[in-house]
Amino acid sequence: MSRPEPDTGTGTGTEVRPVTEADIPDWIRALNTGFLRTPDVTETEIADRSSYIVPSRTLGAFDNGRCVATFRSFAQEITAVGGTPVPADAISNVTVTPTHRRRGLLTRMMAHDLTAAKDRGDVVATLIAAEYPIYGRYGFGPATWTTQWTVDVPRTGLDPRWSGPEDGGRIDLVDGADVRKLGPELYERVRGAQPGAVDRDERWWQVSTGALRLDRAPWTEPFFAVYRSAGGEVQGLVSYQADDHWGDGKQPLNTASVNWLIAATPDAERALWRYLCSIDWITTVKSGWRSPDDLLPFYLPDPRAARVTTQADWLWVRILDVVRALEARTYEGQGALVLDVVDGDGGHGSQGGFTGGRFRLEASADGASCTPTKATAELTLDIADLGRLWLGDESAVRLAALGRVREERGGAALVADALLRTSRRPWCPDVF
Ligand SMILES: CC(=O)SCCNC(=O)CCNC(=O)[C@H](O)C(C)(C)COP(=O)(O)OP(=O)(O)OC[C@H]1O[C@@H](n2cnc3c(N)ncnc32)[C@H](O)[C@@H]1OP(=O)(O)O
Repeated sequence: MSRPEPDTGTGTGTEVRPVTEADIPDWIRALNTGFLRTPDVTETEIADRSSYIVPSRTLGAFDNGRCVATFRSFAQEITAVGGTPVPADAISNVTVTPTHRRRGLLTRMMAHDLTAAKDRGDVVATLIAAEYPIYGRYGFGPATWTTQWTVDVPRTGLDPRWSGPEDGGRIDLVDGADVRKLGPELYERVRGAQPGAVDRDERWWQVSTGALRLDRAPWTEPFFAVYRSAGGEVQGLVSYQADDHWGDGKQPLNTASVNWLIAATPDAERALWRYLCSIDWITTVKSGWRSPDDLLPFYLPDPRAARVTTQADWLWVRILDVVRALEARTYEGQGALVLDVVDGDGGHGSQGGFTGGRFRLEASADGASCTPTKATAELTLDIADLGRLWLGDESAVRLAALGRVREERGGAALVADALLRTSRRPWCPDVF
């Protein structure tokens, strides 16, 4: 994406601009319309959204005064490889009303927002894409993936006599108020160790525990269970619901569905999955959105009892500052590589465009430097593909096989993988 001109809205008759407070009800109506929800706007929804949206970062497109497109961004921290939190421009609530689609409104809102994010000094932009084909054109690449498993509990081979963690830890059921007390501190530890995780505000905990109830998402009180280590430290939390389903032969066939599960240690993770698979009447456990390299299947004597039911891209990353992005993360390997990063400038990679250019990355376990260079490029790639590689999940060798990155020197993709890939996969536990 080349650096856009200020958005005057000329030529389309539709103005793209930040909302004012007075626009909020109409903006919500457009948002609900775009997401195919009832376009009704309630007073509670206006009060709730007004409490957290930042008008200067909330865009609308207005046609004769009526809002026909929505776009919102907010300040976020994303954990880079190695644990450093990096300032991100998190994008959400993107809609264009069906009567105004494919006229470039998303493109105009995106240009407005990414320019502001870059000027502000955000290192990356992030989003969870509703559909895969939308965001690549704006320099985003799928940087983390997610998997959902369905566990057939009777097939797991787990001993049905299990009555609690064997490691000296314990599991207790707690209520939403306890989760609001224990969860934030636990999550801070978890996200610091999880590349791709993003920060959660107080509202996240309120919505996830029913303290704040939204018109658009009817609340059913879930179960909450906490795992404490032998030393009494809170190391894991899970929120789950159960249905009530019985078979013809009077057998219980209930399903436990995990809303979310966080664990700071493998012991906590193992104990919580084991707990879920040992609840009487539960014959199926649905894992919810997990990291693709979650250990869940391997906590079961028969890992095939955990069937993958979803595997999909999750968090997309758009790099806004190549130097800071590459210097913010750590590297397991050691080496150097000259990258030509192409960013919407007609293919003249080293000329830069929005945020591209030619950079020499030098990395080792002691730290990394990334500096603009005129040296001969070894690997040419689009900014979207650098976004795919940044959190360590993707392979440059795979991208070269797909024709997405070009080796200017034989073996450069292998060097990139040795530097950038990580032993555990990144994951973003949240939807935003
Ligand atoms: C982070 C989030 O909020 S994800 C939620 C995204 N929102 C949705 O999915 C809600 C339903 N969809 C929509 O509201 C709209 O279709 C949007 C927002 C996805 C796209 O808005 P538009 O204003 O139509 O996009 P715009 O006209 O700027 O399109 C730019 C280009 O992207 C392409 N494009 C846009 N949406 C899609 C799509 N869903 N699938 C494939 N291509 C798409 C267009 O064809 C166009 O291509 P071109 O430049 O080659 O002609």
